[in-house]
Amino acid sequence: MKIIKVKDYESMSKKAAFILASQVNIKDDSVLGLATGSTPLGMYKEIIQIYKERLIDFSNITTFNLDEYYGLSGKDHQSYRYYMNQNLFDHINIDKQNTFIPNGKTDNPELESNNYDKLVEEKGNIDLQVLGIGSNAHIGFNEPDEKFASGTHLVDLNEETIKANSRFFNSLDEVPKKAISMGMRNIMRAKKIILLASGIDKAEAIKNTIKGDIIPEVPASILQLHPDVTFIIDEEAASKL
Ligand SMILES: O=P(O)(O)OC[C@H]1O[C@](O)(CO)[C@@H](O)[C@@H]1O
Repeated sequence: MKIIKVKDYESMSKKAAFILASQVNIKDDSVLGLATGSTPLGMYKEIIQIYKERLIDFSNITTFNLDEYYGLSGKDHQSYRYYMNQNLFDHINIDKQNTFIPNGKTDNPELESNNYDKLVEEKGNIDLQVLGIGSNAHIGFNEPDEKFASGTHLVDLNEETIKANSRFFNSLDEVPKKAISMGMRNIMRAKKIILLASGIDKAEAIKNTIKGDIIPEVPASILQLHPDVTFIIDEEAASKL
């Protein structure tokens, strides 16, 4: 486990963008695992900037996102498909056919999940996985539970997550209560993982993830078992280490 402590959100975003850009440069047909939420927004802005300076080419890149709200279509402004298009894909030369996000509108979440897992495998698994972390230490939407979920699956979001994510919606009632999320198998099979965390709200989760036991009640703690994981965390997120 490698820990890169940086000053603030901006330095975290720059560092993460640099690692992602290097991955794309080194292997131009990389498979990237991408995250949503507020944490990676700065990184995506930096990536777009690097792209504009013509330093990276996404034409052969494939991406898989971690999760999508169940019940939202990609056209919904709160969906993660919409988020990815707005914040990254519409600004770079990626072929959208090669960008994958679970279909939140499926009427068969199990089939959708199985197909998603198969597709990740068909593409040779993820080269670089980018993760954020919830204040309850969830990664993707893998909530604290009695066991680690393996494959992509339909998740009941817990109250803390629904409350935290309500800041993106008009009201608490509008926040979807379920999501389709990659499980730990795809995440742990990624060749390299970077986890980004910024702010005091993440300090406890970071401490438990890095220093605590490997338990499903702290989903991100499973990363202790990964051979190539780098935490890029700012001073506040690192304050309890
Ligand atoms: O980055 P945020 O907005 O704090 O969210 C934390 C995590 O929760 C999610 O929004 C749910 O998957 C992730 O995308 C993110 O990593």
